Parts: sequence; C-alpha cells; structure tokens
Amino acid sequence: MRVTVLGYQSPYPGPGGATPGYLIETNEAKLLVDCGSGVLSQLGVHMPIYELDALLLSHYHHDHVADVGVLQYGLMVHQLFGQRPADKPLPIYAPALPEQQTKTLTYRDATRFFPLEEQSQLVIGDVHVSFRRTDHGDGDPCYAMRFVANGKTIVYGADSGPGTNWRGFVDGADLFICEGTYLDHNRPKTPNGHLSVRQAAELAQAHDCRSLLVTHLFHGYEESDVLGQAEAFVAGPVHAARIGLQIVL
Ligand SMILES: O=c1ccn([C@@H]2O[C@@H]3COP(=O)(O)O[C@H]3[C@H]2O)c(=O)[nH]1
Repeated sequence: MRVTVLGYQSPYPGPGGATPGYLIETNEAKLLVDCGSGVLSQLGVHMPIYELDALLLSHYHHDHVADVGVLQYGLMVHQLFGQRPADKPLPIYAPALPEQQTKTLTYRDATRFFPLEEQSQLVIGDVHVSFRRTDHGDGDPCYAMRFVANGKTIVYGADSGPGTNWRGFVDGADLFICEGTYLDHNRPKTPNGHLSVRQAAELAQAHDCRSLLVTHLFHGYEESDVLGQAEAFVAGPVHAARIGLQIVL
C-alpha cells in the first residue's frame, strides 16, 4: 500500500495548502480518503481524478468535505469526455448521519452515496476497510478507518479526541495516521474532540504501532516542533504530514 498526503491542514488551508485528504493506492484500488479544501488540485498531481475507485469520508466537517462538489463536477465532465464510463458513478462511502448532509452525495451519474455505520465492512479491490467511531463532533458520527491489504494495515484516525476507544482497532498498525491538532502551547485545558501531537505519539506508542504520521496540523506549525513533541513514539519512524509526502508499506 502507498499513502500520499494530499492535504493535512486544519481548520483552513494555508497559502498553497490543503485541508485533509489522503490517497491510498494498492495494485487493485485507488481510494481517496476525505476530500478537504485544495485536495482535488493535489490529487491531479498524482493521477487523473477519473481513475478513482472510491471516496471515503470520515465526517462532514468542512475541512474534510469542502472539495466534494467540485470532484462531482469533475467526474461528470470526464464522463461527458468519455474518460470514465457514464454508468460508473464513483461510490462515496460516508456516515449515514446527519441525513441532511448525505443528500448531495449522489449526483447525477457522477457519484453515488453509500451509508456507513460503525459495523460496516467494505472490500474495494484488494483492500478491506473497517470503521470505529471516534470522540469527535457534537453528536454526529466521525469514523476512523482501518485499511488492510497485502498483509499491511493502515489506520486513519480521522478527527479524534482522547475519549476514542482504540482497543482492537489500531493495535499493531503498520502506519497510524493520527491527528495532532495542537502543540503544547495551544492545547486546550478541556478536551474538545482533538488530540495534541504529544497525545498522538503517546497513543501510537501505547498501541504498538509500527510507524506514525501526525496530521490535521495548523499550517503555521514548524515541522521541527511537531517532530519534537512526538518524542514519545519510539517504536518506528515518525512523519509530520506535508503535502506530497508518500509512505510505502
Ligand atoms: O478549539 C478549537 C476548535 C476548533 N479548532 C479547529 O477548527 C476545526 C473545526 O473542524 P475540525 O473539527 O475538523 O478541526 C478543527 C480544528 O482544526 C481548533 O483548532 N481549536
């Protein structure tokens, strides 16, 4: 499996930047995971957008879904150009709630919505995907995703506060893509559905992960600060997200 960081910033893209979006590729599948602001332009750096096999959305906050509408327009146009079969809508797997948010995910023949619940299990090409609800948001679900292919496991933690139950989901992952929204200096006293970089590293270490990609970062953070505050993770390589970063497992 190969992961490419298309966007990682939050809550908004810095100059030339992008909010969360990750391309996960195997021999048999090209999956876009979240589709934030600026992600579509970054996706085109790596592949034609019409070759995607599926889009998976963790939740409906703007920084994770802002480019869905333009992706739908793009696919519609590529169907008109004959580059994508007109009868092959892109599946969008996304939380079933809030229902209002799901209404726009089926668009003409370009995309088709499939509801996700925590028990959902998907097989897309050679990739098996399962889900775990995270501690995030105001009552609406946000799902972390576990991707297994060719004997390797990637867990995308989505947005997740310290109340998430990771047991049996992230343990032993070859790569944990974990949010680290805060640095020590701006971490709120009361948890609010997010982790700090320091907490992300402690979590990955406690669950025996083999490598860590810290993401969901404010665009102004220094990479040296992110890596420095991820010091608790010593079991393997630590990466600070940046656009275009690729990790091959
Ligand atoms: O106390 C707060 C509240 C919010 N935020 C940012 O706003 C974003 C809102 O969407 P999100 O939940 O995907 O991510 C959040 C963070 O990036 C923050 O940094 N500190």
